[in-house]
Formats: sequence, C-alpha cells, structure tokens
Amino acid sequence: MTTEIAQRIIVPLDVPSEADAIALIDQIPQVQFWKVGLELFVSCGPSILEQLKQRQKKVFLDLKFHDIPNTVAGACRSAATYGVDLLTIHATAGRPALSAAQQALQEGAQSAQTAPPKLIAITVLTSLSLRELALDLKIPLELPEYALQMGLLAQESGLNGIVCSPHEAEQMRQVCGDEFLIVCPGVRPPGSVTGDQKRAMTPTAAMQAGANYLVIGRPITTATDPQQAFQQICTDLVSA
Ligand SMILES: O=c1ccn([C@@H]2O[C@H](COP(=O)(O)O)[C@@H](O)[C@H]2O)c(=O)[nH]1
Repeated sequence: MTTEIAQRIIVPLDVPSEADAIALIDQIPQVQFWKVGLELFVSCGPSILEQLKQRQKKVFLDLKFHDIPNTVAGACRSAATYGVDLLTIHATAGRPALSAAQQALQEGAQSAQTAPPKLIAITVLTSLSLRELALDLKIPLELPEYALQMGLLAQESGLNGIVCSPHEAEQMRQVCGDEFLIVCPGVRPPGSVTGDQKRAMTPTAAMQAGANYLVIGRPITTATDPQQAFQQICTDLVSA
C-alpha cells in the first residue's frame, strides 16, 4: 500500500547540477517518479533523463512550454524522443498551440518509436495568489473559475490533463471527469514552510480533492533526512 502511494508522489529535482541530482536520486531510492524542471535541464540537458531511465524511474519533464504554435510544436517533437512520462505546456499558450503541441508529440514519438509522454497544461501557477491574478495580471475572473476555464481549454485541445493547485482539484475532477490527469504541486505536510507557494494544501487533503499525483519538493529535498521525510508523507497518506 505504501508502495502504491509512493508511486503517486513526484519529487522535483530542483538542484543546480547533474551531480547534485544523482546524489538526491540515490539518497531516496523509494522515490519512483522524479521531476526535471527548468533549473536542472538548463544546467545539464537531457543526460539527466538518461540517468533516471537507467534507474528505471518515471520522469516528469516540467519545461512549461509557452510560445507560438510552430515553436511549441518543434519543442514537443524533440521532447517526444526522450521517452519521458509527463510534459508540461502553459494553457495560456492558447488553443492552436496546445493542439499543435499534442499533435507534434505524437509525430515525434512515432518517429522515435517510443511512447509519447502525456501532455499536461499549467492552469494557474500555484505561486500566484487571488490578489496577484486580479491586480497584476488583470484577469477579470475569480481564480477558481479562471483555472477551470484553463483546464477545459486543455481538455478541449486534446491534452491528457492539467497541473493545478489542490484548491482547484475537486472542481476540476467533477467537471473534467475521471480520465483527466490532475497533477498538484503546492503541497505541504502540516507545519511545513509554504515559501513561495500561495495556494498550498496538505498531502492528504490534496489526494482527497482528486489529485492523481502530488508534486512535493522542498519539504522532502531540504529535510535533514529526505528519505525519512518522504516515508513519513507516504505513511500519513496510507493511514488517512
Ligand atoms: O503551478 C505550478 C507548477 C509547477 N510547480 C513546480 O512544482 C515544484 C514544487 O516544488 P516545492 O518545493 O514543493 O514548492 C517546483 O518544481 C515547481 O517548479 C509549482 O510549484 N507550481
């Protein structure tokens, strides 16, 4: 049971070098699903993906593409050759870019004779508050409604799922159905520092809200004992 839960926790490798990433991967062998984001990919490129695959890990490549349709399609065609499990694009890239990205992923994967990653859209970054969305970004909708509209746009464009805060997961699940993947960062065990996460929830509440996967980084990776921190989260989730 703990193993099943462990497979639903994605830990980000938000570290500056491949050596730091490998040290972390080997420090927590229980983690089955790792996320490679901008910091690490810009630093070391796709070789870290090979390192993860050699260790039979699942990989979430979180590059958050946001560009015109032709450019995101090219990036997706290339990313499809890596054989990763999940890939991100911002929903705000718009409908033509989302559709082009999904189509290019299928084409790229077919040419590389590999399975395409599931393409999931960022709805509203979990670091944004209701106030920032309204006052800085001038979005005239309430945040949950805006996030839902971004989720629906992703679904209508043929994407496999979304990234959203656990606060929006329940309504996403109700509206988008059981097959749509919901991946939630902004997850903090009780008592953890929230840092730059503005719409955070506990792992148990996030799972109960309908998330398929939780992304939990600093509460694990900066803990004195990362392995123990990961195990404690799994144990709490199993007993909830
Ligand atoms: O809306 C989003 C989209 C992606 N992220 C990423 O998730 C992790 C969260 O790390 P923590 O240390 O648990 O805060 C990080 O890699 C972000 O790039 C997100 O937080 N919110």
